[in-house]
Amino acid sequence: MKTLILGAGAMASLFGAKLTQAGSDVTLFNHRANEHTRMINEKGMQLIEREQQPVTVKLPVITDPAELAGGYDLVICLVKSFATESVLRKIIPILTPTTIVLTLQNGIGNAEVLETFVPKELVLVGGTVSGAGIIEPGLIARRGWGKTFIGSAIAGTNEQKLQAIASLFTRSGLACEVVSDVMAVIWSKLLVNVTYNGLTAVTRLTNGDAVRTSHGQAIARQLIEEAVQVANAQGIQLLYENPVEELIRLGIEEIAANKSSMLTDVLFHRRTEIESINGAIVQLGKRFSIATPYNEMMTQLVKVIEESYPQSVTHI
Ligand SMILES: NC(=O)C1=CN([C@@H]2O[C@H](COP(=O)(O)OP(=O)(O)OC[C@H]3O[C@@H](n4cnc5c(N)ncnc54)[C@H](OP(=O)(O)O)[C@@H]3O)[C@@H](O)[C@H]2O)C=CC1
Ligand SMILES: CC(C)(CO)C(=O)C(=O)O
Repeated sequence: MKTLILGAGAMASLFGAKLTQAGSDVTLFNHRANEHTRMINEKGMQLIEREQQPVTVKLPVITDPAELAGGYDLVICLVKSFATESVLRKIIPILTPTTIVLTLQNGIGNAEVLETFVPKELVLVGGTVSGAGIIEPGLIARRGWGKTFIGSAIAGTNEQKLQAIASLFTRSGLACEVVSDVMAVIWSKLLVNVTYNGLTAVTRLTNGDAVRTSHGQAIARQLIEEAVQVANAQGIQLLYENPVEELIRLGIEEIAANKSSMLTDVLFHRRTEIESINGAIVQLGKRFSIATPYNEMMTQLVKVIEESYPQSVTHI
């Protein structure tokens, strides 16, 4: 399956490396050349998994859309949610009428952006509980081994393609399952991010450490309770029987070591996805008259941090 991955950050690099290792023809596309893309093109990508020695994986990163080969069967969108539109504008000319576009981004609203550029019948939606970070340019570490769930934007379509992608991902070491209810996937993943991303960005802790303290866990529980009420108000069937307990367990056991993508953004003084995560719960809460004080406070705290990077105090 000829695959183009949009972005060359932590997750695009992880998916690119794993799919390439399994023998797929994969290209990364980034909106600009940076140290990471230069290192990958010059020396290959170094991937560390489970504290092992780094393994080198060779795959190309293209930054000029005119250099893209075209003829891709699958495009995977792994830029931050606020960058989807600008990256799609660049690659839209090379899509064919059969190119499938899959979003594995966090937050809500990503599929809707894709659907403004690509026919809905070609859009797949997913969520991944795999995690990764860029340690230094050219070197990435895998830090989460949870499953990836994918489904079709139009329920009941693309069955064969979904199965082919899921089996490719699973063969590549990215365990993947096809689901029929994409809203369940999007919201179940959203809840993971609602729980951990803002909390870890504000406290500068790993996911596990953020909920190992009683105060951190108490905040996480409230964030989840509010988001579950908002999901219920929309009739969304979550993939959890007991969301609070399952999400806390996930953070302590499966994704404990991960420095969340939002913590990484804050550490690098970058824009975060807070608006499409905790901010989305606040907005939808208003629509359904559900009070979301913890999500509101979390959104505001992350915005304070984001808006004042130059003033942040780093020493006495
Ligand atoms: N990291 C993780 O563990 C996980 C992340 N996710 C989700 O995956 C998605 C990608 O996250 P992650 O890999 O961590 O993010 P990164 O910040 O590591 O990578 C983002 C990529 O998008 C590029 N980009 C940034 N701004 C723009 C723009 N305006 N136009 C086009 N491209 C742009 C960046 O390029 P450049 O750096 O050159 O600006 C970079 O290549 C997000 O939705 C995230 O929430 C999901 C699960 C786990
Ligand atoms: C890995 C995970 C699930 C939690 O850290 C994530 O989605 C993120 O960091 O954005």
